[in-house]
Amino acid sequence: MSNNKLLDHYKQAYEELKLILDLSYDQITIADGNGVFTRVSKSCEPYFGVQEKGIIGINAFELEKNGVFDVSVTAEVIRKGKKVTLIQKTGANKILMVTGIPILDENNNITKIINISRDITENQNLGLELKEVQSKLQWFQKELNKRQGIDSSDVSYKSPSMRKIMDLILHIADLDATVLLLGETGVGKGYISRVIHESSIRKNEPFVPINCGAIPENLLESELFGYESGAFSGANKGGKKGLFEIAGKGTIFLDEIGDMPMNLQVKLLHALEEKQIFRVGGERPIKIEGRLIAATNKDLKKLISEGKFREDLYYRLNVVPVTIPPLRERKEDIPGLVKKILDKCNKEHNTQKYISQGAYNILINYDYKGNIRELGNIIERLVITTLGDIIEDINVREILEIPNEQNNIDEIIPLKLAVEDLERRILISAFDKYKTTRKVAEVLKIDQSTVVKKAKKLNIKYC
Ligand SMILES: Nc1ncnc2c1ncn2[C@@H]1O[C@H](COP(=O)(O)OP(=O)(O)OP(=O)(O)O)[C@@H](O)[C@H]1O
Repeated sequence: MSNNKLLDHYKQAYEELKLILDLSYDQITIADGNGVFTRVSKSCEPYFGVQEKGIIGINAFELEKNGVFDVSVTAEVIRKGKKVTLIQKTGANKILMVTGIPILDENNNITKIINISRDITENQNLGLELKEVQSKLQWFQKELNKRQGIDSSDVSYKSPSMRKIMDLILHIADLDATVLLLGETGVGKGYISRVIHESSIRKNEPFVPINCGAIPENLLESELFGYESGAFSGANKGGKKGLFEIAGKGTIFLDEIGDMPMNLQVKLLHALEEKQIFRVGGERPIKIEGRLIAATNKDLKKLISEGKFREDLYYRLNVVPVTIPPLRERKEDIPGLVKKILDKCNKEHNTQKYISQGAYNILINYDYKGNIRELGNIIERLVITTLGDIIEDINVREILEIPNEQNNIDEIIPLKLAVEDLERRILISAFDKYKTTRKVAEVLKIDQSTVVKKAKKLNIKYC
């Protein structure tokens, strides 16, 4: 090829390369080994906010200093001596993903740096939007959990005893101390354990309850501590996490701790003392990071004296003992509970029942052996079985099997009159049902002639 032809060929190649450079959507720059720009594609101008002549001949370090971009890939390539990819923010508020490639001579010195950038402003903004949506979602999720969960403001109480308990609970919520909840069945030990969790810094971690009395002894250990693969026949391949592991940094609630078998009590004590557990069949210790709350309606001291509960475990659990009194000792709490439970039942059953004053008085004065659980069941039954929208005292009496007020003695009268009144009512009701004097005498276990005489004396008509 003649020299002229060769020149034409290079000219043409140069023109073509320049064209490619200028037509490219990506921003392409070329710098020499010192970081001085020798060539830039047309698309650089709007992205860097500087004209071509403001870049060509200028050093990348200087442009970095002047804020044309926050970090120069050319400068980074020179600093690191190798290919670099980074995210760059330009003075024109664009976000670019830039790759700088060093071209080396035979002595490994950088002779040129070719940078290719791609505008990712849109992606970055979408990413930011996504992050914002995700954080909103997290917030909504937390709110939802809060509403589904129970926090301290949900507990309605008026009694001084519950006020003291709530003060204590809120005080110790953030401590790691083990809490032992004591009290009769249905007083709300499980409920309060949740309140403690929800009021603590662990509230976004799992709350893991387990009823130690409801799980067969041989399963309880693997439920609590998990097991390794092949620990026993029927075990899952790959093993299984126990509840302590599942609770992680959250709260594990051991309900009915008084029913825990003795051999497991030993293992639990060791676990709590060492702050670590071993899966069944495992040798690797697993750290316990969660908070423990235990509860029982049994008298643990009695169980200890009967040899059914370990004294050392009792003292280990009894760090913060909280005894929740039965409802009969805090009747002031009943109105608030009635209202709260009624609202909840109305919501669940899509009803709008309300309680008449008479019915309300009976509910407030009733002696709930099963405590809040019984109160809850009664209100739910009333909401379901009452036909109209008003729950009357008769509805409550029926469910509580309280005799009608007419049978109650509310005035003191001469005994003779009272006996006559009662005889009259019994006879009228017996005649209503059995019609004949013979049958009435039979059910009342008196002579037929006595029935006739009494009916006459008491002026009772019968056919
Ligand atoms: N303060 C409260 N407000 C509304 N409902 C409550 C409250 N406390 C307890 N309950 C409800 O009463 C029922 C019994 O409560 P919980 O299971 O916590 O009692 P417990 O003392 O743990 O009973 P047990 O000893 O039998 O396990 C549950 O349905 C619970 O939701």
